[in-house]
Amino acid sequence: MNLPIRPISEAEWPAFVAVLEEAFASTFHPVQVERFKALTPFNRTLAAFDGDLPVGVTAIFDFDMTLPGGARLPVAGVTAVGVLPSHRRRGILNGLMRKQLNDIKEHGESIAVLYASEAGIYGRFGYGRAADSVFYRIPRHGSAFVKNAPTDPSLRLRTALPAQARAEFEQVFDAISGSRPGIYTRSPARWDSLLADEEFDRGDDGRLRCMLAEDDGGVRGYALFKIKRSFTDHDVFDGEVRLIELFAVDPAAYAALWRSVLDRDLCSRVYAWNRPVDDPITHLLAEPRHLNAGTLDELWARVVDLPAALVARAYAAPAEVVIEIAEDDVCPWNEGRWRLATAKGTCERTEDEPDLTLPIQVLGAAYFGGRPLTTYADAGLVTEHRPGALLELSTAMAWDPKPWAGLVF
Ligand SMILES: CC(=O)SCCNC(=O)CCNC(=O)[C@H](O)C(C)(C)COP(=O)(O)OP(=O)(O)OC[C@H]1O[C@@H](n2cnc3c(N)ncnc32)[C@H](O)[C@@H]1OP(=O)(O)O
Repeated sequence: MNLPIRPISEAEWPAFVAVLEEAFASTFHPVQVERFKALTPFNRTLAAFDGDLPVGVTAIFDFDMTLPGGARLPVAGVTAVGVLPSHRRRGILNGLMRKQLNDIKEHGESIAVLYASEAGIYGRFGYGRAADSVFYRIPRHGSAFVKNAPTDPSLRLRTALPAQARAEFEQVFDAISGSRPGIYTRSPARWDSLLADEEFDRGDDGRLRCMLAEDDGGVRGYALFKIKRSFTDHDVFDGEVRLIELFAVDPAAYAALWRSVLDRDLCSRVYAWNRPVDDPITHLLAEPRHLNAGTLDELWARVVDLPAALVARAYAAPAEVVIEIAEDDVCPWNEGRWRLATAKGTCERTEDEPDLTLPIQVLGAAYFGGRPLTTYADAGLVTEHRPGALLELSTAMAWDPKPWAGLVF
């Protein structure tokens, strides 16, 4: 692939979007295109050009992401990757990803993250599967809670129009966003896009709805959802609550909000997509088999600047290990041996013998604390040279709660 790659100008935005529409077989409403534009810094786009025409594209959203320990790190949120079907499998993605990762390093971000359309694409560029998400389809008849589920008589539920409850959503989100690795800061344009509710945003699921949980002191949580109306063959109401997000600052508000969607009249089930793997609802249901759960990969992470990334996060236990990255042909500056000393908060290049050799993808997968390194060793993907070093680093990197970004970008 020897097509030139560069950021697009504002005038090239329609051609950039045209590549995405073709690659994703989608049609965006002009208002949706404008919203996407408001989210996208042009200087962080890239396009491969065939003549004057972009034929492969990508972009970066800047935001801060919560790390294990609660610090927030500026990361590169890679998005909008697409290559025209006429130009696929000629190395255009390969060229875009390599240039983009170089740019990210120059920009000073030590981690790149993305949601993948297909799990097989990004490993070759050094990304690892850092978080999973769970989806549930909970039937109303199987939704009873355990007897000691928390309740609070001071809690009230309130129905509101989502657009009018935005300040309360933001208040709850700000309160919880530091508590889980992977959650990222939301710009005003990101909230606009989440709460967008024009006719063309709705699809088959109806308009956006919400429920707030509050007491005299103010809001304690919210559920954002749609309701897909449907009927059985015998004309009995058979609606489905389609949960978009549910956040609460305490367990009683969390339980009350779940009850409010599970008990929704004229609905037979709740479909909850993209929930964290350690979602407390799994403990509240008296019969958790009725979760009807499935798992998908969620956040993918790429360590772009190894020492900067490893000193930015907290560790669950002390570790001092020499990590060897034998090969990183996309970000070769990561190759070599690195002494991580968590108690000192340092990660420095060393010539010492390695304690562990691991692929850069595995470091990315373990970075947010959701994947034990020991399981990669069991799979034969991590090599331990000093007995004990694997468990030492695996224990240090593991984290509770498990990582989850929560909102596709
Ligand atoms: C973060 C996001 O935005 S995720 C969205 C990704 N985009 C899409 O899914 C839209 C539809 N698909 C596309 O636009 C394109 O097919 C892309 C972007 C996935 C691939 O672009 P291409 O230019 O064809 O990829 P390219 O030719 O550079 O291939 C590079 C390597 O990836 C592999 N590859 C490409 N697409 C895929 C895929 N879908 N699954 C698995 N491997 C893939 C190629 O085989 C090649 O492997 P190799 O290095 O071992 O030879």
